[in-house]
Amino acid sequence: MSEPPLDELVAAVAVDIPDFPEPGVVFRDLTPVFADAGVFRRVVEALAGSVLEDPRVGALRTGPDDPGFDVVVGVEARGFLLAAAVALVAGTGVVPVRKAGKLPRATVAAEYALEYGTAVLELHTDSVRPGQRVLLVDDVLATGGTLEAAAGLVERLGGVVSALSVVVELPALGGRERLRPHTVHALWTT
Ligand SMILES: O=P(O)(O)OC[C@H]1O[C@H](OP(=O)(O)OP(=O)(O)O)[C@H](O)[C@@H]1O
Ligand SMILES: Nc1ncnc2[nH]cnc12
Repeated sequence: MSEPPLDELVAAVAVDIPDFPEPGVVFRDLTPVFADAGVFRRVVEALAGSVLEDPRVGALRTGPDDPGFDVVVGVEARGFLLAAAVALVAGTGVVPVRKAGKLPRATVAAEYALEYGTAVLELHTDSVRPGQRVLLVDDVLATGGTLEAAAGLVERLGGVVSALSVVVELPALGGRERLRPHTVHALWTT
């Protein structure tokens, strides 16, 4: 029997929490998706694989065994759960973008706003080399403030953003438009 489409699987396992972390926000809780071995495996493989269909990434590939990115960058905290697994599947290393004050060496930093607040993200200055191709991974794309800030940090270091991969996109919040010209790959749009 064939397996159900991945977006249906994720939608069935994810949980919506109204008014978290503040009134008016419907929080898409993906922790049950990560906890389910079969769904998590398919999610990780899809995050790594979806970019292979992307013509912009295709133009960056040097051959059939090249995924079109040299490193996966994940955003603290939920992005870490996915980025390390995607990097393992793709055969690359993984680099963390962290919230302020967590990285011990020299960093570049960016303040940003997300659906529910503001924060500062940091990236070690030597963690992305000029010309290095980066796949950015996170769980949720809402306003796009987080991924816009993370992509900006990568580019300040001379990195090339190959694409952005997320599990869930909330299109009403306009993140995809905000992130242009970068390409966003979302496994589930709701
Ligand atoms: O598109 P945006 O409006 O920027 O929102 C998306 C971001 O919000 C969440 O992170 P959060 O800052 O809540 O951190 P966490 O992963 O530590 O829970 C989520 O994991 C994304 O990184
Ligand atoms: N609605 C939402 N659910 C989960 N994570 C989010 N990050 C920003 N908005 C979110």
